[in-house]
Amino acid sequence: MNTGFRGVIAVDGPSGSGKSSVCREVARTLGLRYLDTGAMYRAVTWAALDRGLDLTDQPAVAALSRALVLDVATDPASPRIAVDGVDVTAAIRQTRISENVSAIATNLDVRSDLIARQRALIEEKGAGIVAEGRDITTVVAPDADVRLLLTADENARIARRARELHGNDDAASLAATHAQIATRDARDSTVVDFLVAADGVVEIDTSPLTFEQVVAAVLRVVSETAGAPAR
Ligand SMILES: Nc1ncnc2c1ncn2[C@@H]1O[C@H](COP(=O)(O)OP(=O)(O)O)[C@@H](O)[C@H]1O
Ligand SMILES: Nc1ccn([C@H]2C[C@H](O)[C@@H](COP(=O)(O)OP(=O)(O)O)O2)c(=O)n1
Repeated sequence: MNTGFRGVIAVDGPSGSGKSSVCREVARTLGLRYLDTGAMYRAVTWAALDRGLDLTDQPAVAALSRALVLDVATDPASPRIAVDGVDVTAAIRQTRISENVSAIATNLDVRSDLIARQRALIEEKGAGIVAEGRDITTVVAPDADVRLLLTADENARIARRARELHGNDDAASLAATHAQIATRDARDSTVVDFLVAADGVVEIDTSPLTFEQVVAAVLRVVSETAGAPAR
């Protein structure tokens, strides 16, 4: 479906709420670009580890971030990210990155560098965009045409992530995933609030919904607030 909607859709939410998968599908459906801002924090983490930096050395990590050439491809059919010419799309999903990314995401100088880059990507001319992360509705693009917070109760989020990472949600997989997600969300939420909807942000609790139902709910909100027809 290609509706004429060419605006900005901003989506936030905690890990496992469904942001990446839902936003890609919404972008594909509406013929918009797709920006995964979490991938940018992961890419800086990859580069800092690659260079052997001490991740707690905030000035050194921020200087590295500012010096990096980040190429972010926003086609929802194949979102990619490269750091200084090296495609790290797959590498940034490794556990070692997930375990270390909060050290980068809580570095306020890295945040201001990446926020500026994200604003530039969102404002690029052409098709509109679906941008997702933790602070898109509040900091990066508070003037977005559509602003959404995807939530889900912790058990649902952990079970989804366990199925994605381990292929099942048995007790061992749930325990391993719980440790990773809860620690990361707790650390990340010290610098941005992605658990409570800011004024004017529409919250969708995805816990009882299938993936398809969440996509339909998002398209409905887009239609109601920005005039694009729901499917
Ligand atoms: N409503 C849903 N019900 C069940 N699984 C879902 C739902 N939405 C997304 N998923 C799956 O849950 C996992 C986490 O979703 P993802 O989009 O990566 O979340 P986030 O980007 O918020 O961390 C993925 O494997 C995704 O396919
Ligand atoms: N706009 C954003 C996007 C992500 N982050 C942080 C939060 C996460 O720990 C990392 C990685 O984000 P990502 O969306 O890939 O995380 P998930 O594994 O999908 O939960 O970056 C952020 O602080 N601000």
